[in-house]
Amino acid sequence: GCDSGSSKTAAPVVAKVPFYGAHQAGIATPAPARLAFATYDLTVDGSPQENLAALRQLLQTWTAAAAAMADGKPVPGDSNTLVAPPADTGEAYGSSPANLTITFGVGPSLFDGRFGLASRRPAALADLPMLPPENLDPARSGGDLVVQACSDDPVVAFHVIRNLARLGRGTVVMRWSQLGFGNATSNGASQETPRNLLGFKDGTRNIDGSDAQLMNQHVWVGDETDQQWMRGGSYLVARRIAMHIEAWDRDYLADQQHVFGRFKYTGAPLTGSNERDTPNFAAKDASGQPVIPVNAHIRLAAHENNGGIRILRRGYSYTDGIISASGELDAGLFFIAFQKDPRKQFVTLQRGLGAHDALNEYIQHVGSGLFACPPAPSGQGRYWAQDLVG
Ligand SMILES: C=CC1=C(C)c2cc3[nH]c(cc4nc(cc5[nH]c(cc1n2)c(C)c5CCC(=O)O)C(CCC(=O)O)=C4C)c(C)c3C=C
Ligand SMILES: [Fe+2]
Repeated sequence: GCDSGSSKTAAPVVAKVPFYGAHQAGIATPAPARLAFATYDLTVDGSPQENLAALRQLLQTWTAAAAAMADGKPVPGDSNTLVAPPADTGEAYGSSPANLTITFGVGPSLFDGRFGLASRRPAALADLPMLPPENLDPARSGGDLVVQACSDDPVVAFHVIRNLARLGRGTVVMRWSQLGFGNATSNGASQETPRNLLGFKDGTRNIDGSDAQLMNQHVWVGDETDQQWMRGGSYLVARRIAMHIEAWDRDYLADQQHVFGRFKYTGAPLTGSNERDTPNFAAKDASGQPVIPVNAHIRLAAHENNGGIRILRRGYSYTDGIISASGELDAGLFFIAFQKDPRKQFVTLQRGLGAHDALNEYIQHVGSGLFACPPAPSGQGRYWAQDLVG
């Protein structure tokens, strides 16, 4: 992102995040306030050679459009005529990209027989195993392709997933989509930790995307991969996690704090007084009980208690009206995490959380996706996943 810098200079802020480079934007880059996320399925039904050619064509078209949008320009290729629809749908004309990032990935289903790519599937892109107590809706899960668009302007973010769907007509259909929102203050100069819809600071002990050493250790795929087209990429796990907001809102403050192992207002661990204090998992209270309960979310999720495992979390809050059967709010966390190997990282953490987390009384995983996000195209003329399909 780009900061306004000195308050004395009146130059307008053009908040652009570079599209080309070593890694895709939208992983290590600061998270803007809005998310538009969509997965797409290919609809091609030719031979593997024909289908692969159609996929290659789609990725070339999509990459050119995404690079333009990230640069604050409309979808290219307008014929400038009154007797055809404009190339761009128009709702983001004249808007700043507002830190727009567009992150692309491919799902396990792309490596079935349709494209002849079965031998190019990385071992880490294995379908996620069942992770009880999940209750996944197939209509909110999976997809051949994914696009994560993040921007501080919700119109700009939605504009991306809409225009990519439109450019892909005849080749792809949108499978499911998700809008998300976060605190407007978390990406600006103040860098406040955002809060989730349960009212707790969320991200305190997250991996800092600007810490290259931690990113290389936990997030970016390195030489260890069995598929070189993924070197410099990362694996995205998405989970739509519904929250039972009404039950939570009736729960006593002390219990809410025990569920996470943190104080609600300051975000400090129950063994500390400042948000960034390191939790002391060994500390006991006067009656000999652990101060951070054995089933507290941060105890179960902490790298200290998981053999050093860490993930980069980049989730957004969501709300979609009410659940008609119960009259409860349909709201929660659209959890997104990036990592080197989901089998070792997300799956290991979620197995432990699914079995023991005190938070399970108030949440349910209802949607899921796993995607391999390759490195970014290195420059103009290169396109997404070129080393896979090119
Ligand atoms: C499998 C990974 C995780 C899922 C799923 C998950 C769901 C989930 N988390 C919160 C709220 C908080 N999580 C916090 C910390 C935290 N969570 C995970 C992993 C998953 N969370 C990790 C690895 C960590 C860091 C643990 C540590 O090292 O201490 C926190 C505390 C603040 C922070 O560090 O970010 C909160 C709050 C919700 C509401 C939720 C599902 C709806
Ligand atoms: Fe968490």
